[in-house]
Amino acid sequence: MSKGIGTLVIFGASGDLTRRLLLPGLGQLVDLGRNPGFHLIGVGQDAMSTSAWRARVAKSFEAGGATGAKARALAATADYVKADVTNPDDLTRIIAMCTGIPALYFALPPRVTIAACTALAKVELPAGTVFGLEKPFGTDLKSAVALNRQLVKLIPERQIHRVDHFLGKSTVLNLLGLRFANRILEPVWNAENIASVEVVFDEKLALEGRAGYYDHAGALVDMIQSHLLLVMALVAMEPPSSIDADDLRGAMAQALRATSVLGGDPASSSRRARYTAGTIGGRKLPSYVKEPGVDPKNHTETLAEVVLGVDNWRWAGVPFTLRSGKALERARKEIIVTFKDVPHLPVGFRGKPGPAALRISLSPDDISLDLNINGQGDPFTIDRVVLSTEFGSGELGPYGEVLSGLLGSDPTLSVRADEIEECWRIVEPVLAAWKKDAVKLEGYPAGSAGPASWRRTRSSTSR
Ligand SMILES: NC(=O)C1=CN([C@@H]2O[C@H](COP(=O)(O)OP(=O)(O)OC[C@H]3O[C@@H](n4cnc5c(N)ncnc54)[C@H](OP(=O)(O)O)[C@@H]3O)[C@@H](O)[C@H]2O)C=CC1
Ligand SMILES: O=C1O[C@H](COP(=O)(O)O)[C@@H](O)[C@H](O)[C@H]1O
Repeated sequence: MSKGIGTLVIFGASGDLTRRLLLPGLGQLVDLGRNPGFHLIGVGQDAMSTSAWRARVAKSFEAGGATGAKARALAATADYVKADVTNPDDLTRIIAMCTGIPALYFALPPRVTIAACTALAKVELPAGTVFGLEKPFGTDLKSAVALNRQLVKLIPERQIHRVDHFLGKSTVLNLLGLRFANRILEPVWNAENIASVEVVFDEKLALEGRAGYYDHAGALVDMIQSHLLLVMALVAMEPPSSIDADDLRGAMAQALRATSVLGGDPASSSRRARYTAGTIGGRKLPSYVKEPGVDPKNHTETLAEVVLGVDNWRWAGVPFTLRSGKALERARKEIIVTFKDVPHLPVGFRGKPGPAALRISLSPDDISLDLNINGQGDPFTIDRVVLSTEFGSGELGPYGEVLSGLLGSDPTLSVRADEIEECWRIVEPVLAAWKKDAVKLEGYPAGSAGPASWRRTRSSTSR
């Protein structure tokens, strides 16, 4: 942790992100003793007593396995402030409470973050102030560009951490080692040998009371515009000469710049759907439109799929399919690299189990390679064998990892301004096509595998 940072302020203290992911990650980091100690302030719109906030922090720390003395001490000294973060007077009051250099974490819906950054123009920020900004960054390309411009008027770019916790997932980080520390993959990592790439993040989780945020985002903006595009960039990028912040982010940005909707036609290269009433693991769910806080007029999708192309020598013609959805039957979170068939299978072999495929699972953290070999019984029948191993999990969870970068002034895992803008540029044609209803909003029962018409392509790739 940077020496000067004395206070971590979390805007959006009462939110789902803070409780479920951010505080558990912070607790892990603190317990590891990687920082000299700081003060924690939570900020929310509702009144909350100091003791209630401290109990919440302690509970979230425990949920993340952080039960050591350091985490307990941080929870026991945490403070809570009721404030409107879009009000400059409230922000001035919060900054005045900070000891040392503040790190301000915006765990807020994007519209509120934009308003808070506008309000911060009227607030004097101490030198060295650090910002952590959650995805989605802005609400569209125009607002993301405006927010980027606004931020650099407030603090220098290196102090701005656009957070994407998928970059802190150990499997995602392991993609770098897998691709660039093995000579066997790089020679085949191209359109000549690879038929398709899929990045899938299907969840069993549904809305979970997050209508205030999610009903304005939907699956495309919530997951594909940020997390999945960045994972795709790590799969598609050229080998960087180092994994420092400039080289790594530069290589990712270059891959994103080459990416666009396949064939330039968002109507034929995207699909969307929304869950109806159903049951997941015995849990009954109402139809999405009947969830509290949802406005059916928003036409929010809970399952989105986009097929992209990366227009460069390495990837020309290879479809990259990115898909994410909620309330699905099975949590399936993986990257699948499917290789092309062999150009010629020697005559005499029987059976054809399909081309080789590399599967990198984002949860659980493991990797497997589906290969064709001679069958056990009849040696002339081709059979499938799966070589698999688990990735070692990191010392820290994803939020511990990204917070470590933010509090330690290392921007390697923070998303650069141009990367964010590219991600919006890539999805905007799809959002525009959906707004014009050029793509039908299909339905699927919660707890199912998605719309029936989507299943053929799914089962052909699922394990
Ligand atoms: N939840 C998740 O799994 C993840 C969420 N994120 C991102 O985190 C962000 C927040 O999401 P999430 O926590 O789920 O959303 P929630 O709706 O659960 O929380 C939003 C928080 O913002 C607060 N807030 C809203 N307006 C103001 C205001 N004017 N002043 C002060 N506080 C305000 C709310 O307070 P109040 O309730 O009092 O209105 C609430 O604490 C989103 O950008 C999301 O994409 C990122 C990764 C994972
Ligand atoms: O950013 C988000 O991510 C979570 C999924 O991430 P995980 O690490 O918790 O698996 C997703 O549920 C949420 O909708 C989204 O906002």
